[in-house]
Amino acid sequence: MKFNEYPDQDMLAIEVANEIAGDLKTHLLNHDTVSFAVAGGTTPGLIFDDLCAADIEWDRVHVMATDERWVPQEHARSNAAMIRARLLQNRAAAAQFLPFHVPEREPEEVLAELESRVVPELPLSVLLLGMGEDMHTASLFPGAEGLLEALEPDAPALTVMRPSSQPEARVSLTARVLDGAIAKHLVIFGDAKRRALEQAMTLPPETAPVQAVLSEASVHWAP
Ligand SMILES: O=C1O[C@H](COP(=O)(O)O)[C@@H](O)[C@H](O)[C@H]1O
Repeated sequence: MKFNEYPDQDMLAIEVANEIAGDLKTHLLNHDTVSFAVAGGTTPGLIFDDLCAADIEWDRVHVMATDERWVPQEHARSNAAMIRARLLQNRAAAAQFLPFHVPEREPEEVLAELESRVVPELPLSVLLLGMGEDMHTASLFPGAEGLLEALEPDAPALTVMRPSSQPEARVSLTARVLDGAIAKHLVIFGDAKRRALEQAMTLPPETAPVQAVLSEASVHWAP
């Protein structure tokens, strides 16, 4: 794991957007398409604002969320809504997006269908992860039912999580899919998350799920 520290969030966003644009372009030199999995939540928005203007062949980029909250795409908590509003803009509007939420269905009912769309995109070419102060990443939450299975090396690519701390069900890429990404970035803001990450490195993945996906990752931190 390589730790990169920036003076502020804007500087971090510029640098990480540049790095990711480089990762995507490099992959496209030798492949027809590139798979790009991105965190939801609040952290990646600033990076997306810069990245969406990058001069990349976006029509060859396949974007998916690392995880989705099981709410309609027009809902304020939808990760897809944030990704559409902040990343799939400008030049990046040409990218292909794989949404996870299916209206009026339970996640378990459509999991196999969703997974069949994710598997051809593996291994992920580029991954941008976030992390909560509780050391969850994607929707791999400490203590959630099904977490241990989602951390297994032979787990399916996608899983349903129903963390008791969260107001909705989730679908999430599993640890082996996240950890298997070719280029991997974790972005965290603020002292509390920095401390949480330091603590995570001393804990088992079932307590600190982020720990399971950080091999050879670049971690980017700003206050
Ligand atoms: O619920 C989620 O949380 C994490 C962290 O979110 P943030 O708002 O603290 O950046 C996020 O990475 C994940 O995709 C999201 O579903």
